[in-house]
Amino acid sequence: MNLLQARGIKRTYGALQVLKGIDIEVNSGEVVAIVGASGAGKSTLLHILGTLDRPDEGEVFIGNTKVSGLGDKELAKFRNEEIGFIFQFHNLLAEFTALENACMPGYINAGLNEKEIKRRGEELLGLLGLSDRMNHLPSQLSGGEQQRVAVARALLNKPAIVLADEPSGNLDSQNALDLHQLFFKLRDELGHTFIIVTHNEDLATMADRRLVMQDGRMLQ
Ligand SMILES: Nc1ncnc2c1ncn2[C@@H]1O[C@H](COP(=O)(O)OP(=O)(O)OP(=O)(O)O)[C@@H](O)[C@H]1O
Repeated sequence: MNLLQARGIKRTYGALQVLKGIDIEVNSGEVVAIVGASGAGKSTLLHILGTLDRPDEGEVFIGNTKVSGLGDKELAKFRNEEIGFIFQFHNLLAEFTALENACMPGYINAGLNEKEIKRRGEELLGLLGLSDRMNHLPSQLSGGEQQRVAVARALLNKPAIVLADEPSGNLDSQNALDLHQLFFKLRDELGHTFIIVTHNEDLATMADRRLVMQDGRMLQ
């Protein structure tokens, strides 16, 4: 089933045309990797797909929603509930525990009560191998553990799609491999859909599809 569809995406910064007409379709349950040289426009595209930025031209559909048709308030709600983000730097809040960090998106989701939020947070952290780290602060966790908390946070609202920008860019090779395997486990066990921008060729090779961007265009 077609979950995300973007057509004719163009984005210019000043005189620089960063995206020159991108088309992309992602099916539900797919893990898609986007690779390409630095400056090719990968992060810019991911931000547009994630509704963090608007294209100059083109349309993005997620599920049945045309995201350009949403106003700012509706868009913020849609983004919180339907899109999970994982970045290179996890941005966990230092004064909150792993569980509290993982639960954070739940507290701005009107459809969830406190008990359900906590239940989901504990379940996800358990699935990610962090059962015995739930009450630790980020500073008491390893880099790989911190990134897994960020993954739990991204999944808390059961988003339709998870977008990751260099998720393992800050991890050593073993932690990177563990994280990559987790993405596939989350797809297999929970049915999640991922679009992952990466320079890691091992991850790109493991993905269902490896899309290559070059100079603002998708090569295949
Ligand atoms: N907000 C902005 N204002 C001006 N230029 C920008 C902005 N964001 C990105 N760019 C430029 O757009 C181009 C593409 O950037 P982008 O971050 O999308 O590339 P990338 O393929 O993700 O690169 P990398 O692999 O290094 O992260 C670069 O030349 C960058 O300098």
